[in-house]
Amino acid sequence: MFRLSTCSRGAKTASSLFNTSTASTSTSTSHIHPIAAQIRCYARPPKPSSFQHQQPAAQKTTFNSTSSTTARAPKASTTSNIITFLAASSIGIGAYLYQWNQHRSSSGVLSSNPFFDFFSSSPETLTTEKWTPIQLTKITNVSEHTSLFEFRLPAPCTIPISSAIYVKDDQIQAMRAYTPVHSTESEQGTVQLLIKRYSEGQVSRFMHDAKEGQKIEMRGPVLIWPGGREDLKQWDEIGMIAGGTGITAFMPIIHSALTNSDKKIKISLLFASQSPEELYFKDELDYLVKTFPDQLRVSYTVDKVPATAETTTAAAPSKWEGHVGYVTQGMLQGLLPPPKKAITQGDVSGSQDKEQEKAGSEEKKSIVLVCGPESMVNHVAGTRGMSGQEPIRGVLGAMGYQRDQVFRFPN
Ligand SMILES: Cc1cc2nc3c(=O)[nH]c(=O)nc-3n(C[C@H](O)[C@H](O)[C@H](O)COP(=O)(O)OP(=O)(O)OC[C@H]3O[C@@H](n4cnc5c(N)ncnc54)[C@H](O)[C@@H]3O)c2cc1C
Repeated sequence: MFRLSTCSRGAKTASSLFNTSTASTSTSTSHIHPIAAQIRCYARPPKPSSFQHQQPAAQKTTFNSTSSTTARAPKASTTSNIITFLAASSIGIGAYLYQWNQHRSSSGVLSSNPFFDFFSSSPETLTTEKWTPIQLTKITNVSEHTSLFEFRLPAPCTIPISSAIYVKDDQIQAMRAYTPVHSTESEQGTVQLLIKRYSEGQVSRFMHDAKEGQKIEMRGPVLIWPGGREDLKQWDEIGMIAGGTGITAFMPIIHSALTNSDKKIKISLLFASQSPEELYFKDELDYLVKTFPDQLRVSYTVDKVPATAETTTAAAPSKWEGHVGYVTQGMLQGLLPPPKKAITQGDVSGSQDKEQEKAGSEEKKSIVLVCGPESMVNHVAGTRGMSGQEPIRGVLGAMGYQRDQVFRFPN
């Protein structure tokens, strides 16, 4: 299992985290902020023996009450009392301000006072081990309900493809996973999350109410499709069915596959969304199709085309030419890598052409990835269940795809 303690090394697998949506409130005790460590150190009383060692022989004093010559403790001077008092007060005030500032940061209020920033300027970065407040720097509206949220990482780090980052609404202790957009294996100083707002949604509403400059508690990255990371080039063909914001999981895979210098991996994508406006990254996908015509094929479907989109919209500047309606076999046939069933249990009469096709196809290693809202994934491939191992049903099941040829992303 690929594991990670900080984001620069990799990602934890998501299995243990996907089964719950309520954030743990506990924080790691292994991490002690330098200020806290200092306080703990000062609070510890010095050992008598070491204290004695530090005294010059002439002024040596012991606190051993059994000694007849040094039965009295030395009288502290007024000056040293004042110094001790001032030192203790400073430490106490410092500890209080640090705690207070931590509370301000975690509740999303950004400090504008450099004094407080000093206390919060820890070098921590995104990690799976604990929640870290990450600064939200930019919000860009992408559609009526969806925005792109950009965060500045405290330190540059690498976010593997096919990974997710958890975001926590600190007020209600609820967390949700989001897939970073355009994550590549190279180090980055920012993370972008494309988040759709649901009117009853807890965390998506929290994010859409957030303001630029605010700090948001984040944790991750966790790996969601292990097959996509270091060994992406094990695949000859990758078929994809994305629903709405599910496209975020595929963009990094598409980029990595197309720029893989070792092998020309073929990608086919059916992107389903409610409206042309919600076909995120459509311009970029269309550009990539033109740039890599031998490798990438993309097809679109929308639930319905609004009357205005029959002429022009920002997302569909010309008349809509894609599919309309939920995903069907017709939309997928000829686009995705074929199911194994069609190859191994195919026509027994077996013409020479079919045999050749069979042999050629068997050599190719392919996978079909499905990512989107739960209802869409269920319709396309059947419920993934807690284990993600439920048999393939839905449209892909009817076409003959088996479990080892389909991966349903958690949603
Ligand atoms: C690995 C992974 C990656 C994800 N990546 C993204 C991403 O990049 N962008 C993104 O926007 N979301 C993504 N999600 C979904 C996200 O985690 C949340 O489920 C989503 O934001 C809704 O959370 P919420 O707290 O707002 O709604 P909740 O409070 O959990 O749900 C409240 C209501 O909102 C509605 N609702 C919630 N989710 C959906 C949905 N997906 N489709 C339709 N209705 C819904 C339902 O009516 C539900 O009853 C991802 C999920 C996973 C597991």
